[in-house]
Amino acid sequence: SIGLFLMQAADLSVERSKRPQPKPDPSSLVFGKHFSDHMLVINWSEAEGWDRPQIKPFQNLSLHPASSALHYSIELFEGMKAFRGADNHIRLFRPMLNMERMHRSATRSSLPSFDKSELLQCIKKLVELDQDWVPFSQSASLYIRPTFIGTEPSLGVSRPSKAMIFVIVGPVGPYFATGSFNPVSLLADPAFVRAWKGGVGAYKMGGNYGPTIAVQSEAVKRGCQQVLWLYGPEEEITEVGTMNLFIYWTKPNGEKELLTPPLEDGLILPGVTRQSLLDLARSWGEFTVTERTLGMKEMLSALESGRVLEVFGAGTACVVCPVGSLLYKGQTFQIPIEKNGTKLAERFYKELTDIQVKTPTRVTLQHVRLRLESHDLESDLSGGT
Ligand SMILES: Cc1ncc(COP(=O)(O)O)c(C=O)c1O
Repeated sequence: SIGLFLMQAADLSVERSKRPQPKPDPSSLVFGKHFSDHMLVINWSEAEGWDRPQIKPFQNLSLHPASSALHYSIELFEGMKAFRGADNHIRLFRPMLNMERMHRSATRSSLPSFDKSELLQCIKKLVELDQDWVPFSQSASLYIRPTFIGTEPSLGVSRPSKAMIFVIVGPVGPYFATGSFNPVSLLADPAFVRAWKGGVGAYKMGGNYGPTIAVQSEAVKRGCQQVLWLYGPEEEITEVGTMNLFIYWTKPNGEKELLTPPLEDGLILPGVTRQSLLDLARSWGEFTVTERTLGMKEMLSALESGRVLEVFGAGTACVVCPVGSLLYKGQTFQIPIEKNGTKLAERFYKELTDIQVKTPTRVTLQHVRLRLESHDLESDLSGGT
């Protein structure tokens, strides 16, 4: 691709906002409603390659009405957070995993390739510029929403010759405002399908999310909080809303096991939190850790024989979120939280949030690895690495 420009963070231009906005009260944050003063925009065209990255005042986009993002859903996004640590350093948690997932989504969306570490450098500059928007709190954080859209100005269903990456950021509060874990109830109805083999469930495309909202409303109508997506004739358990699912149970042979659905089938989003919990649990070596398919039948029989200890979701928004019950074919199945508590979920929550915001006192090898994969803004930016 001689003559095409590559994405380079060193070319970044910054236009500062003349009207910085007041920051919202950290105790009244509503997810996704607050945005910082600036945004990152990087345009691409087939003819020229990547334009210079620009940080500019937060503003509306101007798009050709035929833009392929608007017609054919050529759109993908990421979700990650910047945390202000107890030491007042700002850190991103394992952000290269998000860049890698974004790159895979781009390939599947027929959007152009980009340099993952250059994009991350640009995102870090944006967070650095808007660093006062990272809440001065160890429970709130700055949510980062990288977005990639096709801006092809024609209606042909074809690979876009123009595209745009933009990144907006804004403060978000803790998922559990009360500080205690509130278990959620899930609707498990095989009539609804989120993704299928050969489809795009493993990619973070907007088109995977819009169609789930009506199903979510149906779950609420039936007295549940979220949807547990099932797949195929075996009613395989896949994932929940925007969380991967974990089951901690005793196997029929008496062994304790942490189980989560596998990535191979391409049905679920490969969560950064999912990977981090698997990494932590494997480093502890206290119980079997398994990635495999689990059908509803096996799940219900384990529930009925009292072998299920805990069920929880895992994702950037909540870290971990205990599941209290499943509504399946008109019958409610309780997860025995009363009896077992949410011990493993709480332990994961503490370990992960400690890595994100605390200066660790007890440092394990796994701790060091996850921490190294986190990016400390000050050392990264002023150190010039
Ligand atoms: C469908 C889906 N599954 C799982 C997750 C959890 O992924 P992560 O841990 O990277 O936030 C998300 C959230 O991003 C999601 O949208």
